[in-house]
Amino acid sequence: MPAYQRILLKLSGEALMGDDAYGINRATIVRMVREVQDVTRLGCEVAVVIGGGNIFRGVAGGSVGMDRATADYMGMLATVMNSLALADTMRQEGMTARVMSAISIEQVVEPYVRPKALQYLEEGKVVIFAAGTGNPFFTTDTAAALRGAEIGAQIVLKATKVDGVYSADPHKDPLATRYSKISFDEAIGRNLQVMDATAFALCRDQKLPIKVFSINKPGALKRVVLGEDEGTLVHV
Ligand SMILES: Nc1ncnc2c1ncn2[C@@H]1O[C@H](COP(=O)(O)OP(=O)(O)O)[C@@H](O)[C@H]1O
Ligand SMILES: O=c1ccn([C@@H]2O[C@H](COP(=O)(O)OP(=O)(O)O)[C@@H](O)[C@H]2O)c(=O)[nH]1
Repeated sequence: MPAYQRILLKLSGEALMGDDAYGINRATIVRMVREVQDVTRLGCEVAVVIGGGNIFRGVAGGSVGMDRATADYMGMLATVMNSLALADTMRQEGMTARVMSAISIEQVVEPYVRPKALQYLEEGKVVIFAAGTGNPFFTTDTAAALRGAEIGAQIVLKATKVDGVYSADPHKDPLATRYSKISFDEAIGRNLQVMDATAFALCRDQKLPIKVFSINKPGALKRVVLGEDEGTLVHV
């Protein structure tokens, strides 16, 4: 029995690179999709927000000195590409996914319409929210918090490069220790950078818990959905 009936899964764009320098690594995206399929088989409704760092990193050199908002729109378009790749990989694996974009590019993907997204979820389809929030100066983590609240997800699952929230950035501080759970107030107060403060604040206000766990650990997503001890819970 899944511990959650409906989840919002935030997938790191950068994780899609696998060991490549940028772009989408085939084996990595297939592995991620199969992990999502495992939780849909438990009867859990899944909505996904994916980042764009893997593609944006490849063009970031060209964005130096660029207007911030313009660079952010490029980042949002990168998330659209990742969303299309993810949906197509899901199709190949026998799942049904729908991509909905926060910016209008109708010939490519349908626009985000909340009731339609809810309908897809009820039908057991995976909904992939593309283009973040549709606004510059935001992140896909904030898009995950926003869409998670909108669709009434019971939890936001942040699948990322680290296996939880640490007392400091574990990539920089070898002495950092991992929390098994931490309150929003503490995470924000300690300025922990694993998620941006806007995303934390939105989830705190909506009383929407977040679980941070490793995208690279096989079976971790399923363990999280089954309510097992995995990653870090950020709670009210
Ligand atoms: N206190 C912390 N606990 C865990 N990770 C942290 C912390 N502070 C900074 N980080 C960094 O945050 C990264 C995850 O956030 P982010 O770069 O937004 O990833 P994503 O690509 O999943 O959106 C981790 O790889 C880690 O290096
Ligand atoms: O609502 C949003 C979501 C994303 N972005 C842009 O899209 C990029 C890619 O998203 P993100 O960095 O969150 O992806 P990830 O770190 O997961 O790869 C961001 O850097 C922003 O430039 C944005 O402007 N508004």
